[in-house]
Amino acid sequence: MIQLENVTKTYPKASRPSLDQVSCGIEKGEFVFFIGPSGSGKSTIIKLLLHEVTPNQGKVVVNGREITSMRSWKIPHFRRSIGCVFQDFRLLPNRTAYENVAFALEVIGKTKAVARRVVPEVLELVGLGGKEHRYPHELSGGEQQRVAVARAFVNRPLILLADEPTGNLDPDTSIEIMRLLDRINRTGTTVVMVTHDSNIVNQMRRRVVEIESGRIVRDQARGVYG
Ligand SMILES: Nc1ncnc2c1ncn2[C@@H]1O[C@H](COP(=O)(O)OP(=O)(O)OP(=O)(O)O)[C@@H](O)[C@H]1O
Repeated sequence: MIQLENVTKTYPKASRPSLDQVSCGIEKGEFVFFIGPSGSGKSTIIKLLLHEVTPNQGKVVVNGREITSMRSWKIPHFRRSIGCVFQDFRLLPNRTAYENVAFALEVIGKTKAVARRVVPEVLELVGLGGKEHRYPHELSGGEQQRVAVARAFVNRPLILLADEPTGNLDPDTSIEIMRLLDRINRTGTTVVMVTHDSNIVNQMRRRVVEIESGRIVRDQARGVYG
């Protein structure tokens, strides 16, 4: 599903690579945590998988496609197969929960009739039934992240990327968000999550890939934070 082969990424003006000859394969349906100190290169991996940055060397394969050489006009279509969740939720502030989720369908050309059927279903799934018409500022942080998860999942992506999705949430709310990601993973969606949250990693016992200074230093099935 995802393959990094000898990937090196050095940002312009940087004195050393942010990722240094990284190789890692992720199978369909896996749940993988990327952990490591601040600045070790975790978010750069997410950016590579989204084709937001390109590597200086190596290959990045996502959904069976080598994306490093992908033409720029193909990138928006490629990204539709990937759902994303971030620490800061990134909701549209002047749109309701319903509209935020429906927007993800609109941009891929789905009709309003489809949205009327699918959006309430997915909001129910994330536990927000009855709060469809609230604006982000009328929702708690955990609820806003649920909207973001619903938006990421509404197109049933093959891959869900989550960059510190619990970074702004308290421990109990974080566990609720993890339950959701776990449910999504159990539908067959591959989940790749960057986190600093040791409790979550230790509770979930999924594959753990640890990065230090741009290199993989540990890759452990049913791992712990360490
Ligand atoms: N656009 C950029 N230009 C130059 N250097 C960058 C850029 N983005 C990231 N870096 C550098 O690359 C390294 C890895 O950054 P990255 O954001 O991948 O780390 P991270 O492990 O996600 O960190 P954190 O846990 O703090 O979010 C850091 O040294 C950072 O300063």
